[in-house]
Amino acid sequence: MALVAGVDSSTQSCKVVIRDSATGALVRSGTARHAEGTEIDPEIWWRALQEAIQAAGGLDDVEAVAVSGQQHGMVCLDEDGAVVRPALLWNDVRSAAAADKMVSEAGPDGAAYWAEETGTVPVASITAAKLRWLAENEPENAARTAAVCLPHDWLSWRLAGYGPGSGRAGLEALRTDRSDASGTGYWSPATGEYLPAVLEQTLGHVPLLPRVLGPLEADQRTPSGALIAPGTGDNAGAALGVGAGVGDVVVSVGTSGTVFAVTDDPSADATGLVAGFADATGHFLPLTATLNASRVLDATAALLSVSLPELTRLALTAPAGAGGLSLVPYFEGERTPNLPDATGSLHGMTLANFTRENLARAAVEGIACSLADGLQALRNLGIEARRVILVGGGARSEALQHAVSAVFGLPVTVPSPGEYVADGAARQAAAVLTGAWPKWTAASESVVKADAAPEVLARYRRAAATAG
Ligand SMILES: Nc1ncnc2c1ncn2[C@@H]1O[C@H](COP(=O)(O)OP(=O)(O)O)[C@@H](O)[C@H]1O
Ligand SMILES: O=C(CO)[C@@H](O)[C@H](O)COP(=O)(O)O
Repeated sequence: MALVAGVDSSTQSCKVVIRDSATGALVRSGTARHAEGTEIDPEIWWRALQEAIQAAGGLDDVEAVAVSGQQHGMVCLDEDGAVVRPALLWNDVRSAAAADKMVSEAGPDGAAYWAEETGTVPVASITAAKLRWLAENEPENAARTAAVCLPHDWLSWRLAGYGPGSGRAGLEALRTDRSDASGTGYWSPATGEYLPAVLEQTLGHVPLLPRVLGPLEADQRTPSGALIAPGTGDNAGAALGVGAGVGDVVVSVGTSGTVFAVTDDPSADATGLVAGFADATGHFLPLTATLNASRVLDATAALLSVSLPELTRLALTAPAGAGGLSLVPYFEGERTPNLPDATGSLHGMTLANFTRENLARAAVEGIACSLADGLQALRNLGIEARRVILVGGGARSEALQHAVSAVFGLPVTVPSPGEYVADGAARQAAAVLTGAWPKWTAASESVVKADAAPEVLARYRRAAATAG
């Protein structure tokens, strides 16, 4: 039995799954937490990966490994391969003004320019905006930056034995894949080429960049001999994990709330709502992402002094619409819509409806409504959802499952609880090993069909329109 490993190095934690490359059967797994924050020393990811690998029984009997990671993180390396400064993560908004300048510098049609050139209109999350921030605020660090890569690139590079203490700077050994490169703002999904002019405009010079591997390409191994697959951005990993195809829309509720589809052609949304990413198989992954998803559940559960399952139970005892309460969940500012300085707000409070149950329900419905706006943005590009698949840690909540179905007005397919990003990475590792995408047995799933509640979304949109 040939074993493969899949890694999900996400915002909150690192998950490792070891699977049978032929059948996909789960053999072992392990997890480890990451530190909080939107600016992280990558060594924290490396230590968590080592801990999760150890918890999963190690990689010595594994023949291939792939790493999926949180997208966009800015990892700057000096000429010796050392990290120049802590990585700025996808959800760090200090680069919002830099992103705005990049758009305005492109002229009156700046948004359309960036959408056509890179697939995405820059916002704070995009790596290029973080590089611009670095050049403007930490010029010495920008000057020391000899190479730039992403979280999954850097972890794959470390797995190959490069980095601190290895005695090998190894910058030329950095590798990435199309899906994660497409989130940088300096690589074009349409042409498959890096855009040096963007790096000159942002970082101020063109650093060494990871070679973009093809979907089944691998040219490095771990010290124990396991092939290292290209890896993916985490959403492309989730698409692999659930076997998403054209016509499927995946909704992921983790730290980020994402709504994405698999398409045959690249997208270029000048409104900036949809990021025109690439997927991990050679196709494309138009995607909307919010800053406020599962952590809204965490915050509400903490406020009510209940566990997450208890929060779900409270929310399920309230009626759809939470008695008229609407929570606009812009707790950390918001990316989609691009309101980095916005804050959250609660609307429609009365003495009658201000209950624990309605507040729990309003939190769940607020997340679902923000995701419904993401689905609408995809629809505005002509992308229809024949099937909606709900994943991420938040998908464990039956209340959220029902709210997504009610607010979307669609049935929602919910795979059995699992780590679908790591599963997708494992599937890529198996594909690299055999040269073909394996047909693994799909996880069991349920389909949730709630009564449509368009009035909940309409009321939410009226409330969200007042957010500044
Ligand atoms: N039973 C549950 N009900 C609701 N949410 C849950 C439950 N279990 C975990 N979560 C949510 O899952 C989130 C972590 O999901 P995950 O997809 O691992 O995040 P990320 O990929 O961003 O690291 C937590 O913030 C938590 O709110
Ligand atoms: O920025 C995006 C997608 O553009 C996020 O989806 C990040 O990739 C973080 O993912 P999670 O940690 O929330 O899974």
